[in-house]
Amino acid sequence: MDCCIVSALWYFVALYFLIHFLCFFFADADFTLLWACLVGHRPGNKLKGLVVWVTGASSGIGEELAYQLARCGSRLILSARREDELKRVKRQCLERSNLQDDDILVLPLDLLERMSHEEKTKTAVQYFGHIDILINNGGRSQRSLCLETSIDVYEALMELNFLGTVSITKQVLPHMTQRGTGSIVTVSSTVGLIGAPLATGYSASKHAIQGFFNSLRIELTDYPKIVISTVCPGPVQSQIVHNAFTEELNKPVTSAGNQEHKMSTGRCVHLMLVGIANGVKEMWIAQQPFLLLHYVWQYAPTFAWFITGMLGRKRVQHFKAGLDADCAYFTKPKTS
Ligand SMILES: NC(=O)c1ccc[n+]([C@@H]2O[C@H](COP(=O)([O-])OP(=O)(O)OC[C@H]3O[C@@H](n4cnc5c(N)ncnc54)[C@H](O)[C@@H]3O)[C@@H](O)[C@H]2O)c1
Repeated sequence: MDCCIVSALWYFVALYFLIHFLCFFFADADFTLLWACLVGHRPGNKLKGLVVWVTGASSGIGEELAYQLARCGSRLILSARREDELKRVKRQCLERSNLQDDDILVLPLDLLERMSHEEKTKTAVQYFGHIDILINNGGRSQRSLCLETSIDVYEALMELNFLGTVSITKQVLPHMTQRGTGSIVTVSSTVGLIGAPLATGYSASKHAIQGFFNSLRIELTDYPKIVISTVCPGPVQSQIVHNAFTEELNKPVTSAGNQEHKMSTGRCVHLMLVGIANGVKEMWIAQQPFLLLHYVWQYAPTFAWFITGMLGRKRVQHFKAGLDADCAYFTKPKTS
């Protein structure tokens, strides 16, 4: 009898570790976010009727955010520079949801034109009366070696990804503190937590974002109903590589390379919305091996340097050879 109980216990312990092992290696989000997926609030229940302002809504993650939020029944403010693209996204939102025309405000905005941000925020607040959630999503990446990159590119990355985001946040935040409620969600990146070659300036701008919002969150402890969240996605299918900065300000990327190995935009945005619906403060959203790298970087930095050194070297070599650098980790790289 005793033997049976011991065997059963061993069986459950083994099962417990097996489940954890599988979760760890096949998961595409951190444990808190996965837990929220399992037992937390559904985005459709929590976000219905809320006013959500999405920057960078004309493509990629921002566009998909617009579609999934529309399906949740959120009222939307869609911002990016190109009005025609925003109108296209609005039309798609209306087709895919029960929202009415006046539930979606198209509000063209350039994150670099900081002088316009006060006026844009006033327009948004006047239209809906308030803003429940600001999603700071607009931004650009980088594909260039530090030694070859003009300092102007570094300035542009900080102006857009960091100062543009801070500027909008500083306009919206007083409305939230006045109401005592709201969420500010900012799309950072895996490279906001760890380094990556070919993205020294981009990674620095996302590290700056992490530092800013991690500090702001603590400053706002007197406002327990204001949630500050950062999202750290690994590679996701979007226009990000196509739109990336290179070594010179106006030099385009020659080839965006293969996107197939990246996480689908739909999955990334679904996980983001679960995190937002459950007030998750930091979301790690990435396929393996990137998710694993997040953990290793936190718990064993020396080992993390060893792995990133190996992978990064390969990436730089492929880039220098004119191959698809982003594919370097996964498949035989194709000529770009
Ligand atoms: N796709 C990825 O692999 C990935 C990974 C981690 C983080 N991110 C982050 O996700 C966010 C969205 O990027 P994406 O992958 O959807 O790329 P994307 O290029 O498809 O979308 C970027 C959006 O930002 C907008 N934008 C760019 N410059 C702007 C400006 N000056 N003013 C206003 N809007 C501007 C673009 O118009 C577009 O709507 C970015 O902050 C990016 O850094 C992306």
